[in-house]
Amino acid sequence: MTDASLWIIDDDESIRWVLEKAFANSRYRVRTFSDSATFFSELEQSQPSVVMTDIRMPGDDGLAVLKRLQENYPGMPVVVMTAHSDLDTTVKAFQGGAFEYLPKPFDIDEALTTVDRALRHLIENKQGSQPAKAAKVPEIIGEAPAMQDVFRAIGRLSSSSVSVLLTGETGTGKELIARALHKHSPRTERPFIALNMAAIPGELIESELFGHERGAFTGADKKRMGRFEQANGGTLFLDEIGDMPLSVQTRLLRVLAEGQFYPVGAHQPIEVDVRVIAATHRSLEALVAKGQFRDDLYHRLNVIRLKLPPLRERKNDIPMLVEHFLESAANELHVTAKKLSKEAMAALKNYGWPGNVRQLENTCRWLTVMAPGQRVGVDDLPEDIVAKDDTRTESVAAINRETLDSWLGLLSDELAAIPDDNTDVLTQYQRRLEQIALEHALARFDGHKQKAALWLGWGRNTLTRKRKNLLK
Ligand SMILES: Nc1ncnc2c1ncn2[C@@H]1O[C@H](COP(=O)(O)OP(=O)(O)OP(=O)(O)O)[C@@H](O)[C@H]1O
Repeated sequence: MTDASLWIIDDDESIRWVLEKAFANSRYRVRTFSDSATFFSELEQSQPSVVMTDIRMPGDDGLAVLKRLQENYPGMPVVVMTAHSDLDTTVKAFQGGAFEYLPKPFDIDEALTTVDRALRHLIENKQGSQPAKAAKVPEIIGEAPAMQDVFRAIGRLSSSSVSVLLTGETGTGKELIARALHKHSPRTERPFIALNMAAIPGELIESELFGHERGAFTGADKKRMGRFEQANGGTLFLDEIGDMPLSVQTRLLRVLAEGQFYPVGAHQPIEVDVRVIAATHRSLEALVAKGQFRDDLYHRLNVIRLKLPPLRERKNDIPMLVEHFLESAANELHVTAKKLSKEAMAALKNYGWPGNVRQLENTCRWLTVMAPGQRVGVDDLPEDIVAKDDTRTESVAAINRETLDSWLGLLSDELAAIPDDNTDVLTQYQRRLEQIALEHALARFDGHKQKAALWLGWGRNTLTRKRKNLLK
């Protein structure tokens, strides 16, 4: 979609300025308005794809804008921005039909992804009225073995409706894979609905998922259909499932078991047939151990588990991804795609990509707009990517340290959750550690036991014995 437009209403000039800058190298044509009156008069001439509005403004406030848009342009997604503490306004904004609520101060990436989601939602809704065949999953790139495993799994699962749990760091493509699973499933003609638990205030998740009756709680002045019902016959993608409040987990479990639920305040159950695909970047096992995630729900969701590797573990995919993203950014902007010099490509491969594929995609957009020539050299790359030569190794080391720290952090969280009366902690962990190391070593050396034993620091007999004990 090359002609997406975003209109922003905010009386605060600095916010308008920041947002204009933030969206400058995105796919959106941005217009800003300091009040709703000018916005509405322009709206008679042409309509934007997505609207972002502040709540507190002189004249018509954001909620009034929302109401008027809902009445006159019901499909237009509206992102409402307001101060975080204002729960009341949040509830009202959602009930008024806001697509999303962006608590101020928000970071720019959050604003970008929210507007992207709003646009996607718009496209999906449009597709809802046409045959859903048009649902487009962008090309998924990945030659790394771990990605090939994921592709194979999509193929294998294509005739089934089992639950899938996608794990992986932020930006590794979990939503993309969820869409692909849906597209290649018998449900492809039915809706795909995505919901991010981390993006919705906890109090609103229940009504968002299950809907509510009119008058179900203060402020519920309209009946509202939940995402479960919207996804009926299709797929519901629950992103950041680890952030789902326990009370909602209980309800979700019941829907999965019984295939029906009661909207908030309703007396009649609604029957649904929904495939759930969940995603998380946190360790659900650790959350279960800490009592923050229901064990039974975990097992229900964890039927098939697909792990998306971080980009730094599949560096050889970087050139293909770069070419793909430079190409699509160029198409969006109607310019010729740029090419990277060998050195620039090497620098990109050398970088740790904490934001994974999403960060690489944004970098390619940035380069398309900002790099002066057709051929992008090392000097044209954003500064944080090209650490100067002497610090580059340091930055890679820092990333490894970060991964190790976060791994040790998770381990220590997990340990903290083990009750005092346990007497066998080390044995259990040692066993698991050895299991993982052994599986890894055998895979690494294609099952060659001598090499695996040497690498692990075990004798061959020890390896054979451990293999018998640990891997059966
Ligand atoms: N293998 C891939 N090939 C092409 N594009 C990809 C690939 N993986 C991710 N992307 C792109 O990167 C961006 C981020 O992917 P996505 O939103 O699916 O990540 P995510 O893991 O769901 O992130 P988060 O955990 O932050 O929600 C998207 O624009 C997606 O299209």
